[in-house]
Amino acid sequence: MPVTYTKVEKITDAAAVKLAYKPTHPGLFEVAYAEGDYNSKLVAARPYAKGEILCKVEGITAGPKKYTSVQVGKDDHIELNSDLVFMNHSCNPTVSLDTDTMTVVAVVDLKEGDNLTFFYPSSEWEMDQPFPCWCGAEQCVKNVQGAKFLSKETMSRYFLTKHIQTLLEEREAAASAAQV
Ligand SMILES: C[S@@+](CC[C@H](N)C(=O)[O-])C[C@H]1O[C@@H](n2cnc3c(N)ncnc32)[C@H](O)[C@@H]1O
Repeated sequence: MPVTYTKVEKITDAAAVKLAYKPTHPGLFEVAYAEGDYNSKLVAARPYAKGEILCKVEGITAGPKKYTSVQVGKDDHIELNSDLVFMNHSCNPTVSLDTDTMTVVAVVDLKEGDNLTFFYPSSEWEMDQPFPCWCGAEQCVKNVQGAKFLSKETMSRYFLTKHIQTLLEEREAAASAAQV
């Protein structure tokens, strides 16, 4: 599906933004705009079963590491160029963003209106713009900075992209070598 998308940078009038809003994936998910910095979110526009693919990730472009980018390799980052950029992080996520298959997959059963969130360190090694997490999950990591800053035990609870698995393995190997 071709994606037509214009990112709204700062929202000072959510009602006006909603009036002008054209979803990039109508019928699948949509942005719930909220005023203020980074307060908006992406919500399901229909139910999904656990394991179901919400969409293929299309229309991406390569770019520098930014708060909107997604890491797809050790040194490679992309922009999503769609409403998917509004997916927030959660330590108890509802979807995975699989950059190996370029799909968004439900990791729990979802109802219409449910918040679509993924675990940012599943793709990000060292984030450009770390933040204190508001997700409130029981096992919240509190500071979302990237996989580099989390233990392998914490990371083992989540879906991980191949580049993050590799980077974690390299970190463990380096730590073992340093102990010898
Ligand atoms: C790509 S944006 C996601 C959409 C963002 N909520 C917005 O309204 O533009 C990523 C930014 O959203 C915020 N964010 C996402 N998930 C968060 C969370 N669980 N806790 C706190 N801030 C979060 C952070 O500021 C992060 O840098």
